[in-house]
Amino acid sequence: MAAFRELGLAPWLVEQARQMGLSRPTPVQASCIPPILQGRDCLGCAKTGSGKTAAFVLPVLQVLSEDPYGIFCLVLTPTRELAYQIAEQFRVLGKPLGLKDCVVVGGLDMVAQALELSRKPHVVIATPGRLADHLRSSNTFSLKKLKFLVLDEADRLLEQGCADFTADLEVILEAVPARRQTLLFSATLTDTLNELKSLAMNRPFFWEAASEVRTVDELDQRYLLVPEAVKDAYLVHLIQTFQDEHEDWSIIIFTKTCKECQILNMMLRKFSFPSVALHSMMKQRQRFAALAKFKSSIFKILIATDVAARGLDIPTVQVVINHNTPGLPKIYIHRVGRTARAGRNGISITMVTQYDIHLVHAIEEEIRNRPNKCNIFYYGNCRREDVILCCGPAEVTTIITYDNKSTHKLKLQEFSVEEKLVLDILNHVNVTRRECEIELEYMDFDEKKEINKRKQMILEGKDPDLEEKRKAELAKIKKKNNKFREKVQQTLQEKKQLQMKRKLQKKMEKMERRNKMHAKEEK
Ligand SMILES: Nc1ncnc2c1ncn2[C@@H]1O[C@H](COP(=O)(O)OP(=O)(O)OP(=O)(O)O)[C@@H](O)[C@H]1O
Repeated sequence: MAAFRELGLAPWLVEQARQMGLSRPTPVQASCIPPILQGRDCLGCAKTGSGKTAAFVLPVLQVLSEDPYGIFCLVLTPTRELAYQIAEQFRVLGKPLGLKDCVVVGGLDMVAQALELSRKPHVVIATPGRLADHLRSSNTFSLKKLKFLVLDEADRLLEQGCADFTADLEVILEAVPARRQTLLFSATLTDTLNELKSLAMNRPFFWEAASEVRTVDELDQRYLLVPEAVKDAYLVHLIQTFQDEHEDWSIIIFTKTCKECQILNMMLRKFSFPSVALHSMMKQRQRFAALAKFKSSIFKILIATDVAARGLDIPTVQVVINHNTPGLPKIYIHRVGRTARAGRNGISITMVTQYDIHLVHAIEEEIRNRPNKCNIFYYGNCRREDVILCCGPAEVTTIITYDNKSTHKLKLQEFSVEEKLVLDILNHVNVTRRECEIELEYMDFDEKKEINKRKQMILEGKDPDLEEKRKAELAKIKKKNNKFREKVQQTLQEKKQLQMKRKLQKKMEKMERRNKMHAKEEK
């Protein structure tokens, strides 16, 4: 692998990288930095924790140092916490330049942000919604001289989902010059390649380090088959075991909803676990405070929704627990990617109930990489044993390095626990959870959520009642489509499910038998 110096980076930047502990470039950095320095657009797809941030921060700083002005670079990212994390990398690596950066995210004072933007910072790091708000409401800053537009977690930014950025992106793309360099990065770019290509038109360079799997080899991926009703007892048992065995380990637990996140946090605290919650129903200052406490290991357990699934880089995280099986394999890839970063080891445990078995199969299917094979040739400074695949339409140079040494297991392995120990705490956990649910009802959590939603809509100039109607209609269509899809999927998965269900049944019978024996013994 070439050294940073050989990639065309200036000595001051190489030294700055070295001081940050980046002594040799990772493959995504070695492959993407030279074409970016040549002035090309770049689409970089590499596994979680492989150093994609520095792959764009370093060349942007190098070009900025040659002709510094503001606003020179705009970085868009889907979450507020990630925006601050990227800003920090720019700040540290760009220190010798006296780099001025500005973070523009929702939930914080808009006036202060407008003032900062008017002072022409070199780099703006923003979430699309808040930046679009600024562009719509003020003319005190301009993005017209922008040299670099970076979309980190680019596929998420273009995705249409519950947080849909497309309208805001349209506003932003109108405000940036057509003559610019566009850099797009993510661990899961390939599915949205066509949409992304329309953003990057300047001799785009697409790089994907494909191996047999989309997750890192250092990650031990497990699943835990649990009946829905006893899920929390398993969770408490798992955490207790990890804490007893590894005092210094940090754990992230992903949940499906904000409410579940809140309840689990309350519950774990009642069991005296050092946990904090992170979800979008919290005030921004609370969110930052929670993350800071977790990062500094004051609290060893972070319970979060998917707001923390992408990009967050916390080296101490050894364990990721999926309290629910993610509905989308892509989300699974990002969630479990919060551990086993930069060559470290980590373990992920996904809780699978009787209703989620088909999702596990979908995940296993998705984490297998299927490079689009065309012609094969050897390229530049790659080792002979690496096979390089070149494919895609003529205007895009697509280079995929295929790591043929990977011996990764493609299937998730079962995680075994001592069920008797789970049984011992089952009642206590369930009662505690119920207590927390009642406490939360008194806190009007659902009502607050509804009010917040309506407030947000009014701020966005939408009529909440009309929106509700539209959503209901959309949900109806979605339900119909889903039903059809489910039917097809069900037929395909029936055989596999039957096997798993038998296993589950045996497990439950075993638990029941033990339960009875337990009761007898107690008598
Ligand atoms: N060349 C390098 N040598 C050693 N460590 C590195 C190098 N480049 C980056 N790192 C470290 O690797 C970690 C992960 O980097 P980064 O957050 O950029 O990953 P990523 O690819 O963006 O992951 P994700 O897809 O989860 O966002 C960081 O702690 C970073 O400091």
